[in-house]
Parts: sequence; structure tokens; C-alpha cells
Amino acid sequence: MSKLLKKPVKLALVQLASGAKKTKNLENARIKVLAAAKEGAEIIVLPECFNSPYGCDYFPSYAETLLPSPPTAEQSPSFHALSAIAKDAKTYLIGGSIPELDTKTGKYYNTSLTFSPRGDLLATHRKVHLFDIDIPGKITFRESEVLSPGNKVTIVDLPEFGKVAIAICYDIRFPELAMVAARHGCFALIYPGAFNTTTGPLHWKLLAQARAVDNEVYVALCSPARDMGASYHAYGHSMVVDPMAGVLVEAGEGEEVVFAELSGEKIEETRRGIPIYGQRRFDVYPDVSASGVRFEDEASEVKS
Ligand SMILES: O=C(O)CCC(=O)C(=O)O
Repeated sequence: MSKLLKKPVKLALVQLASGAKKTKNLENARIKVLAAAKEGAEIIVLPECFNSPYGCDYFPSYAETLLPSPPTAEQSPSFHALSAIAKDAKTYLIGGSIPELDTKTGKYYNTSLTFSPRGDLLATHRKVHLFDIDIPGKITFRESEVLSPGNKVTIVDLPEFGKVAIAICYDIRFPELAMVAARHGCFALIYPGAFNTTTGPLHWKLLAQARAVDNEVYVALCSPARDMGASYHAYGHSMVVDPMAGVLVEAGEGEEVVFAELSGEKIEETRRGIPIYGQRRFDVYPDVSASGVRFEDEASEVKS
């Protein structure tokens, strides 16, 4: 038996087409997740900002309150919808992300919620690295004008399988976060994400393969479907990459659900063949995963 992934698992990425109506997005997510569960998926992932259009202008009006946890249905319809979907699907559900307002501090976050097959909240990840870029003539985006960053690495134990790390979109550009998670025993790094038509073609697959090859783990990226009528054009191309950096599955641009089988043996085989885990030279450079890593949020109510 593999130490990292106790048994093979079928993962589904739901590349959802989200529009302006939150209730419709939640209902669509429900239909697609239940259908993926029927196909045998045991871990199902939704995209970044799956319940709203993506963009700084939308965060405040779509934001929901998650604390104190559990929130009421009025405070967070998405929390309750995701919990019910996971319970009805009887699968783990990594609920993409939603805009969150912490009413105590007045701060907004881009937040991912993970639920168990019984509908219990297992983890909350607030996007750690905010998407602030400026590529003249192409794309300027400043999440930090509205959002605040999260401040922890999020690792979730799925007892019958093993551990996964959850991070959001721009977080994938930071190899330290992935490295820390992988070195703490995750079999997969899962990123709900909404790249765009400028950086997507250049970096989406490259980053998925880079994080996989750096760490010899599975990497899964789940995007919204592309909507050319929206103000932000998501890249699509949700994908799962294996520990050897091979692309197992890649969606197109429209609404689609893709599946991949993950096995612990593939991780072991990769690490036997290219044994970097025993070859690191911490006498030459420091082990960044060894100390100073934060796994708990400062706000103690935010579940790790
Ligand atoms: O890193 C990129 O190019 C895109 C990131 C992004 O879209 C996001 O963080 O939402």
C-alpha cells in the first residue's frame, strides 16, 4: 500500500459555466457534481469563484459570511448548498472558491471550502497570494484593491485516501507553498483557478507540470468555463497532471466535467525512478518545509 495515497481514487473537475445569478450557479453546480458522483468520482472539485462572475467589482456584492462557523443559510447560502451537495453526492467536495466577508474585520477574502461525504466542513483556505498583475496592453488585475490575503498553508486529510493541499489559482505560482504541502505528505495539490486568455496559454499547463515535477505528486487545476460575454475571459482547460508531469486529462474551453484516476503506485514509481526525496542537499540550502510554516489561521475560528 502506498504511504501517501491509500487506495486509487477517481477525481472529477467540474469546469462550470457560471453567470450572474448565484442561485442558478449553485443549482448548476449541484447538477454537475451529482452527475460526476454517479460516474464514480470520489473527490469532486469546483472552480474559483464558481458562484459569481470573476472580478474585483463583483467580490463585495457576492460576498458571504462564513464566521462564526457554521454560518446561517442567510449568511452563506453557498456554504449550505455545498454541504448538502457533498452529502447527497456522498463524495468529498472541494468547493472551488467564493468571495467571503469577515464581518468582524470588514475584510474580503477569496475562500475555498472543502466538505466531507457527510456534508461536514473539513477545511477553509483563503487565497494566500493575491492576483495583482500588470501586463501592459493585455491584462491588469489587482485583487488586493478589494481582497485581503489568507495566511496559512491548507492541508486536508481525507481519511480513506490521504492528504491533499488546497490553494487557489495565483497560489500555484509560488513553489514554496506547493513544496511545503508535498513535503507534509500530500498526494495531490488541488487548485481551483481562473487563469485568463493571456497567461493561460503560456503558463497554466506549465505551472501544473512544474508543481508536479518539483514535488512528484498529482496536480489538479479546475477552471470556470470560458464566457466571452463576461468581463473576465477564463482560460478553461481544467487539467490533472500526474507525478511524472504527464497530462492525464485536459478539458476544452466550454462547460465540461473531466475525470482522472489517481494511484499511490504512480507516486511511488516516480519517486523510485527519480529519487529526489532522498537526494536533497539541506547542507547546501535550507529546508523551507521544516520550520516557520503556518497551518492555522490567525483568526482561530477559521478551520485549517
Ligand atoms: O496567475 C495568473 O496568470 C492568473 C491568476 C488568476 O487568474 C487568479 O489568481 O485568479
